[in-house]
Amino acid sequence: MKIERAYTIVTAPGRNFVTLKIVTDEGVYGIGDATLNGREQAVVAYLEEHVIPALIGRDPQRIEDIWHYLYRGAYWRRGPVTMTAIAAVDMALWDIKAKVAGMPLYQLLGGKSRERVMVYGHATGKDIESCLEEVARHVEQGYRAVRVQAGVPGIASIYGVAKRPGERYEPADADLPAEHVWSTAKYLNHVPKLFAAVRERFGDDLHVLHDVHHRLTPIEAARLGKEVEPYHLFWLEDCVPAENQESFGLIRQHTTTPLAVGEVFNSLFDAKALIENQWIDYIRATLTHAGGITHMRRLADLAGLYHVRTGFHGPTDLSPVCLGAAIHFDTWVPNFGIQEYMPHADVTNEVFPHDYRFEDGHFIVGETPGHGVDIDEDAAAQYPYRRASLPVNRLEDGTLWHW
Ligand SMILES: O=C(O)C(=O)C[C@H](O)[C@H](O)CO
Ligand SMILES: [Mg+2]
Repeated sequence: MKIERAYTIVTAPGRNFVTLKIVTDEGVYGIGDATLNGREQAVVAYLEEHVIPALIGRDPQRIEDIWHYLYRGAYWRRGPVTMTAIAAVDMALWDIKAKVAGMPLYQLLGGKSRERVMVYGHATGKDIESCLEEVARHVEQGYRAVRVQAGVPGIASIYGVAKRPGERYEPADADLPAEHVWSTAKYLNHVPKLFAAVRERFGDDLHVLHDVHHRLTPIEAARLGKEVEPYHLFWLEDCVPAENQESFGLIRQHTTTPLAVGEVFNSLFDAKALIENQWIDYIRATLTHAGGITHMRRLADLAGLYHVRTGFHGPTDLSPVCLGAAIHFDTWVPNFGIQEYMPHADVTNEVFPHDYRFEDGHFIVGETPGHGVDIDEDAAAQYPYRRASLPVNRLEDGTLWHW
């Protein structure tokens, strides 16, 4: 079997997505997600110019060899653009291998470790009261775990909070980056009140999560972790930027609130010290940005040795192709923690038909050979790409801050 053709499909049903399709001389094809939010065309250029020409004629069954060819062969290892391109190839090749084997992907990985995959949904509101209403709506829909993000008095626009009630939150909402204003003091004073209200209304059983989105310093994160300890969060996510992995060592000394990090990671080496020192509890890297199934399998195995569980990133800016492959991975991986789930728009789901289904707060994996997600190329062609950028943050005095 040989790779005969490969090409990228850029489409914007609701938002931008990049898909790689690899076609073999035997007619079997596989698809992989190559979406890097706000930098989509960089990955397209990388694939078209440097990866696709080198794939033609290769045996698609040699996934491991192709992974190392692309990783070592680039010389410039790692980085989000390179690793997203490699991930798309890897996901498409696993799709092909599973189709050839006539098996759903999870079977090829080693079979089911669980019957269903627990997810967390997103509840957002401009204030505590409207946020609690959204939590209630999720509970009614069967969610066992909910991420809770509310507006903060005195901060006009904040990460994770939709513009209008019930609306989908989309941060990449402008041609060029929108500028937001951030106040750590106002945020830190408000968040413990939010979780006190959540526990007061919903009791102890609901799993609650929170995403700080990289905004604090280690000692501020330590304070927040301590102050929310009575509310038993499932996790506190991305409480500091993680380029400096040792920051988590400091936070860890101060709080028993579980810590999650990794959605911007693209390599096992971004997380190595975090895992080996047991500074974190959940690793959030995901297939599309961290080298695909081949690399994430290594990362998950390393994490398992240190009691760290998976909590894959699953925002709407990863396509249903990534989500579908992630559900197979989650169904298999022994040290599974939870899967993030932001439902895609109906138009997105029409372009990407899939066999996974959401039921009672969980995903149920499909049984179609492969990863179970396809792309309708005619439908995709109706939604042309439009540049969309993520925002930037400034402190109240104008200093550029982390978004
Ligand atoms: O889903 C999350 O936890 C996020 O933090 C979402 C990110 O802001 C988003 O993927 C950026 O593109
Ligand atoms: Mg996040």
